[in-house]
Amino acid sequence: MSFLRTEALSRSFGGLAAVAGVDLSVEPGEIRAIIGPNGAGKTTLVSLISGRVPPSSGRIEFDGDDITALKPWERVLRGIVYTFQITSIFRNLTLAENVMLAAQRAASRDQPLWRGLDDRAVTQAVDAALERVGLASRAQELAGELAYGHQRLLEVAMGLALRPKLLILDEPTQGLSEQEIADFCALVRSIAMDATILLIEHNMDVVMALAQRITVMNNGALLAEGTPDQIMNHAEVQRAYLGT
Ligand SMILES: Nc1ncnc2c1ncn2[C@@H]1O[C@H](COP(=O)(O)OP(=O)(O)OP(=O)(O)O)[C@@H](O)[C@H]1O
Repeated sequence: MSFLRTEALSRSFGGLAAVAGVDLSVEPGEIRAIIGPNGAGKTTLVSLISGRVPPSSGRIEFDGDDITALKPWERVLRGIVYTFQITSIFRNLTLAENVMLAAQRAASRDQPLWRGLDDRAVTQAVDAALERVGLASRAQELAGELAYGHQRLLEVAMGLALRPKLLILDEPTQGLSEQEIADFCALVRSIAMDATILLIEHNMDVVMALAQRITVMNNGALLAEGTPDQIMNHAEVQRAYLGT
């Protein structure tokens, strides 16, 4: 049984089928990349999985349960964390305060993630999350002062504070330098030691370096799926996506 499974998952906006009949299966611990041209439906698909967008039809199973009807925050408590869910970075708060708030907002729903932790332990958990994304030394700076790419890393730290089982990263390397991208790849590998990762990414070097399997979307549907090698050599993918 798969860790995450969608069955005939669909979402239309008006007459447009943004996601159409998607059957996706992801195994625990996998790093799965989702690629495809602009408008292919990638963000809509992960928004359906996180609960941010309700489906028009279809079903989602996570960790053995049908979660199709669950609210986004109920999915967070089950361990599904989409970094865009917490995009609301507060620019006038410090990095540390942002991470703490992300955890508190999820926790305030009746099942505190950090119940039983004293202030010192919470501070340590916040520091650890910032440390993992390389922002620990800037914990006391205001989030608004970060460059765009670093704000994306702060979002990842906020996601890590929620203790994800499935972490959904939507174009996380946008705005990062080459060195920062290399560090980010190392971070994703370390996160994958105890979580499953869905990665929407346009940077093919990052996709090829990280993904064990790649799912290719086009026009709301799955066009292909396979290992990086299989996808690179897939004729239809080359036509639709790589433009060759
Ligand atoms: N809330 C919405 N209302 C109307 N149309 C939408 C909405 N969200 C997405 N769409 C449309 O659905 C289609 C798929 O969009 P989506 O953002 O999922 O694609 P994507 O593969 O993530 O694209 P990109 O790589 O550009 O982010 C697009 O045609 C988009 O315009």
